[in-house]
Amino acid sequence: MKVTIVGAGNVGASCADVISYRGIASEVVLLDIKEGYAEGKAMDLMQCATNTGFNTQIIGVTNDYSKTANSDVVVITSGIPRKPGMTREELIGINAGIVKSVAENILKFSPNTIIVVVSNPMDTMTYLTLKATGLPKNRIIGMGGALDSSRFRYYLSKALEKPSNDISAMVIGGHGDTTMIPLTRLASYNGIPVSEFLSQEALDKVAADTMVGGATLTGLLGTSAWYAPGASVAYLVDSILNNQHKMIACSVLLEGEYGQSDICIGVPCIIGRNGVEQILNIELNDSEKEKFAKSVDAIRNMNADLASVL
Ligand SMILES: NC(=O)C1=CN([C@@H]2O[C@H](COP(=O)(O)OP(=O)(O)OC[C@H]3O[C@@H](n4cnc5c(N)ncnc54)[C@H](O)[C@@H]3O)[C@@H](O)[C@H]2O)C=CC1
Ligand SMILES: O=C([O-])CC(=O)C(=O)O
Repeated sequence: MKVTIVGAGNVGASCADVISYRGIASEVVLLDIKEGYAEGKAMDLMQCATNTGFNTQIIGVTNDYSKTANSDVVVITSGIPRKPGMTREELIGINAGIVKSVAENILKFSPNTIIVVVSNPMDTMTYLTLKATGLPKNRIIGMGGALDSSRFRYYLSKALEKPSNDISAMVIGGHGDTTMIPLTRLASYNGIPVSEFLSQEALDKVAADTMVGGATLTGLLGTSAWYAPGASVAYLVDSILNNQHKMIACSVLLEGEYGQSDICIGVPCIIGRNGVEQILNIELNDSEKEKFAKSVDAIRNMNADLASVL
């Protein structure tokens, strides 16, 4: 199985690291526009092989899309990250042009691929990729919910003082500081609702911390995070390539689900070898519905800014 990652920066390289270490794909191509950069990252990663014991072949190329031919999955991590104090939405001006040209180049060599969009603002970049390529909706998947849900579980684990792997929880909605919807009502500690153990005040704090999880890390690191984002992309790619049918919150095109159409936003999906195999149209309560509608409005406003690139 072959995976191409366009953008060999922090997130792209971290994703290649997890994919190879866990043997998710036999071949990984890292492509970057910066001369020699992807080659260097690939060489550094390949020199881990004997000590961590993986067999994946990783190669790096500078803007040579012919080397990406026949990729089963292509991950788009090219573009600029935010700096402290910025929102993801502020990246649209630069990233929209990059994502559109990358998606077009990918398809010249991998017409049957599944595209995982990571670059921010991710929901709008996913919508752009869908519109620019005209690919069927099952083959364009925005990654945000896997990461946001893992942060949600992390903050719940801290509040509960229990391991995050014992916690089940999901974030839907947009991948933005104000558009995420941590589904606190449905979160559980080994099947027991977390509200049995945490006060409403504690749960509200967990939700608030989750929503600004990316901004918190950006403030600490000076640029946005990469380890958990890279691992989250690898988790999604694993479910695609190995047909795992995992339920993962992904940004996908809605056509009537949740009462919405013509928008890509995070909802629970079944992810397998065909990409998005099913969208789970779960029943939200009134408060969640209201948050979802606000999230949709914010993303629609952002999508309207794509007029100049589409
Ligand atoms: N959806 C999500 O959950 C997450 C999204 N992100 C987003 O992912 C993107 C990448 O973040 P980082 O890896 O931290 O940034 P980075 O700056 O470390 O890496 C980006 C790479 O893209 C390359 N690049 C730029 N234009 C290109 C082009 N036209 N073709 C090929 N490569 C190109 C750059 O040379 C650079 O190496 C950002 O937009 C960031 O906001 C980051 C974390 C999580
Ligand atoms: O915070 C950012 O800008 C990067 C990102 O999407 C995340 O880490 O969730």
